[in-house]
Amino acid sequence: MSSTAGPGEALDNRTGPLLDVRNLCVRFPGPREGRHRSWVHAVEDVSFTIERGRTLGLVGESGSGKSTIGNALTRLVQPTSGTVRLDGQDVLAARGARARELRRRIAMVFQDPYASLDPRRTVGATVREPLDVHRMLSGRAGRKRRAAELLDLVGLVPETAARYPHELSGGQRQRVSIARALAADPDLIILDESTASLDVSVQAQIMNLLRELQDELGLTYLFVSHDLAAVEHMSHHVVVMYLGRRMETGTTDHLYSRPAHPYTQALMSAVPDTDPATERNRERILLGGDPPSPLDPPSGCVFRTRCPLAAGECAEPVPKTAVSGDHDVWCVRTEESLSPERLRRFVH
Ligand SMILES: Nc1ncnc2c1ncn2[C@@H]1O[C@H](COP(=O)(O)OP(=O)(O)OP(=O)(O)O)[C@@H](O)[C@H]1O
Repeated sequence: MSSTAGPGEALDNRTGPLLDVRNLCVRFPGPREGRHRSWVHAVEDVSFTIERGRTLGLVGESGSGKSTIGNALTRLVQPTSGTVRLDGQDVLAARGARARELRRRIAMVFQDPYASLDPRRTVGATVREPLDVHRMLSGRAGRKRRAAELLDLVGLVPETAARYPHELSGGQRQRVSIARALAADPDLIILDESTASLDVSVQAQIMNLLRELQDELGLTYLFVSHDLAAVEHMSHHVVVMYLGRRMETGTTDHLYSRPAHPYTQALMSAVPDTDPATERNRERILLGGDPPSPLDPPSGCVFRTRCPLAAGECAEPVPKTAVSGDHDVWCVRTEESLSPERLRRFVH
């Protein structure tokens, strides 16, 4: 990638990652005390890339900044600093027609399809809406045909076009949201807790549909979820977030088989084991207390106030350490394993 590109300038980036996020910071104005304004540090210095046709999972507890990242990519919130490039084009600096085109190329599917679908619009009108907004396909007949194709693509029968959201099940509604997201022919889809509100079996069906669509259409996903098992199922790479920061990143296989950050280890120890025999003997790492306030995050490692391995050095800035290949961890204590004595203090 050329470093001389100006804002909004197109680059020939077909060989680079589809999405390149660098040093993203999002701060929201917090309460004012006298003349002093405090800031919510929602996302701090987050960088990642997503290759075409791949899925990056963004995982962490509530409040770790996952949705804010998705919202920043679609410009629903204004980042404080950092860059976002899609195919080499500067998403945050784009204006006018270029901004509209970039908006078309990044779609979003939210958690609650009932809340995100207009109850007064038929499914057909909902799915056709992005075609109108982005002035795609001229003529009513062409748009209707495209809407029918999209419904078929997500496994809904053509008659669904005439129905209203309240007439559909949760899974069907989420299929409609996916059809609408696909309508403008995007390259990147941000899936923000898109399966979280569904029953487990429906969740699995929607995840399988998303994977089939990815294979068929070459889609790229940012899969935002607090659910480690769902992230493992969906993602090629994973970023583990805590209080707006990256704790650990890596390929899904590597990160799940060798989690290096005590926070990732704690998250993983809380995932129920599907085998009842091993489930009984499992040791859980319970984290004490709540995450600190994003208005006043701790210095150094922001996880240190809850970390079983914390030591004095953790109050200093934390460098990135390579675990291996593209598996990185932000922890100076990562060489320390959770010894049985240490673990005992955090296990119930
Ligand atoms: N508009 C806003 N104004 C002020 N603070 C905000 C705003 N949006 C988010 N925040 C704060 O930013 C932090 C990150 O929130 P975010 O919603 O991105 O986290 P999350 O990991 O997606 O969690 P959840 O799954 O609960 O949405 C939280 O402390 C949240 O309260």
